[in-house]
Amino acid sequence: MSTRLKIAIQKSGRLQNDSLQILKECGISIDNGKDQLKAQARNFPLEVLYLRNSDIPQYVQDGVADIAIVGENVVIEKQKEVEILQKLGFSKCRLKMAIPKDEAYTGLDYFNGKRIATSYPNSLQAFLDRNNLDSEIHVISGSVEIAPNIGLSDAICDIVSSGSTLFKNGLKEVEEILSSEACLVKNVNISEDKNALLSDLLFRMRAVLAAKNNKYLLLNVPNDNIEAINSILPGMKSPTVMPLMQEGWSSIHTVINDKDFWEVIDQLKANGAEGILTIPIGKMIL
Ligand SMILES: Nc1ncnc2c1ncn2[C@@H]1O[C@H](COP(=O)(O)OP(=O)(O)OP(=O)(O)O)[C@@H](O)[C@H]1O
Ligand SMILES: O=P(O)(O)OC[C@H]1O[C@H](OP(=O)(O)OP(=O)(O)O)[C@H](O)[C@@H]1O
Ligand SMILES: [Mg+2]
Repeated sequence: MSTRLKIAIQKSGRLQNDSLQILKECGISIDNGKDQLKAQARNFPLEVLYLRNSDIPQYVQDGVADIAIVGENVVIEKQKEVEILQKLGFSKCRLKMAIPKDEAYTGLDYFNGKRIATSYPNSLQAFLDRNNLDSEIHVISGSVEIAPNIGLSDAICDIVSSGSTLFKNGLKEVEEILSSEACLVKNVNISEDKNALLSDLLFRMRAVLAAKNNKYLLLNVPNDNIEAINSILPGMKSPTVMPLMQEGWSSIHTVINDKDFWEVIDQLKANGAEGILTIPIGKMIL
């Protein structure tokens, strides 16, 4: 039988949709029958295993799956031997320490002798050790934010994204332990055949991710200002310059990183740029 790469993705939860979406954007279609725990890709030698996010690092370490899409926070927490290949830009969150909002926070010493509820005992213990703190860890598997309200703990250590769960439970964040996003991980000993398939998949993923962070930019400029505008634009290489019907004007086409766009827009306008458009990019190969 020809080699297939086995990828684990979350069975259900916050990572699942975006994980399937990025595979789709890589041109891979998966038969996703309801309640199926294993599926084949139709047009890539890939087998998809649907697993619990928190079990994935173990399965990748053991080689049950060759690669996986998993929360970075879980990779750090589980302390398994897996290699992070690529951050994927979704499911961004932070692991935070939080305390009741009316308590005066006195700095890290605050946690000495306190009871802290968490689903991330290893990450919390590492944070306490780093800061020479001695606290009592209470491990609970969910609804951590309720712990101080029911007298189970004095503080919590949990995932925060918008902060609304903390707010609703009368808590405030006081320290950050780590930040996380979904990432692609691999088993450290996969075969050469599988590594070749993985390189192909990674190439596609990076093209998809680069495209998400960039836009195709078009603008009209007076010919006298082409040089000045070229020096402002942080494009891929040299931009394309094409004459307009209107005498003395050209159209410049280039690619710009989303985060740079608003920083250069005033300079572009000050140099006479008009008709500025940005267009989403499907795939981008650098
Ligand atoms: N509120 C949030 N906003 C953004 N990302 C989050 C949030 N909560 C969790 N995440 C990220 O998404 C991942 C999956 O979270 P989710 O709650 O779906 O699964 P889980 O609790 O780890 O459970 P399971 O092991 O059952 O799959 C987390 O590991 C974290 O990386
Ligand atoms: O800052 P926010 O945007 O409010 O998000 C934070 C909440 O999201 C996660 O829980 P989730 O909803 O995944 O529930 P779970 O505990 O059942 O996994 C996390 O454990 C927090 O409770
Ligand atoms: Mg959750």
